[in-house]
Amino acid sequence: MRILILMRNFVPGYNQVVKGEWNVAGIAYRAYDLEGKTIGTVGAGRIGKLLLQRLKPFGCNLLYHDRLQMAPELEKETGAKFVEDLNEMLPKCDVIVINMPLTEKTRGMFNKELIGKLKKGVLIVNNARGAIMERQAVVDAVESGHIGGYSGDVWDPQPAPRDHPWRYMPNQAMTPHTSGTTIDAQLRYAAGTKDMLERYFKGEDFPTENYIVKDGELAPQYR
Ligand SMILES: NC(=O)C1=CN([C@@H]2O[C@H](COP(=O)(O)OP(=O)(O)OC[C@H]3O[C@@H](n4cnc5c(N)ncnc54)[C@H](O)[C@@H]3O)[C@@H](O)[C@H]2O)C=CC1
Repeated sequence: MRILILMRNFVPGYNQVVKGEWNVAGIAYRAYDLEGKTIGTVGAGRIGKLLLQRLKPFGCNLLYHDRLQMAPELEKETGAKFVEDLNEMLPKCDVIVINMPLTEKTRGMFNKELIGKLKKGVLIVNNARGAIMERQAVVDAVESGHIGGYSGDVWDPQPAPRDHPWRYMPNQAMTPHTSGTTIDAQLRYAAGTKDMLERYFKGEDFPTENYIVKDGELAPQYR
């Protein structure tokens, strides 16, 4: 949704309608097709893999970077190519989607220097964690046009104060951490919590991916 909203310049079009305006050229001059664009996901765990599967029918060039390569069947199904070196992948992308956790390694990863190496006009989607981005570096790059659009759900800190600069920067499509909170998702996490409590009282282990800390150690995906 966020990729499409940025690529098609949806938000200003919506705002025109609400304000009683009608100016097609004012939207079209920065609206593009998704087809044929290079999209890279940083992190291809549960969400990253689903994203690649959903993007397949749009006819994009799909890249992914993770600490681990996906199963060959999934690479074949999605057509996504693994890029081991993040610095090699990022400058090729028209759209970058961040799907990795906030860890000591990823905190502030998208700083001024790294953003400076991205394609001019790159679109960035970040539903993962706000602190993966350097706040002011994002503002400066969006204001200069180096980042063509930024859509995220997550902030640093949260709740974002009224004067958080991401509220006021141009070409943003931000939301207040709502991505994981649909009614359907709430039913899923209620069921998951019940399942984990039942396992706990029976003395059973949880599914591996549900651990954040086990025996005092951070789960591998958070290291
Ligand atoms: N906005 C929202 O409501 C939600 C946000 N999230 C965020 O999305 C993130 C991803 O979620 P899932 O896909 O479920 O997590 P996941 O744990 O299934 O996948 C994370 C992937 O990131 C990779 N990774 C970890 N450190 C990395 C690094 N330094 N460089 C490259 N890859 C790295 C891991 O190897 C793993 O494949 C979560 O950590 C969470 O922060 C998740 C759900 C809802």
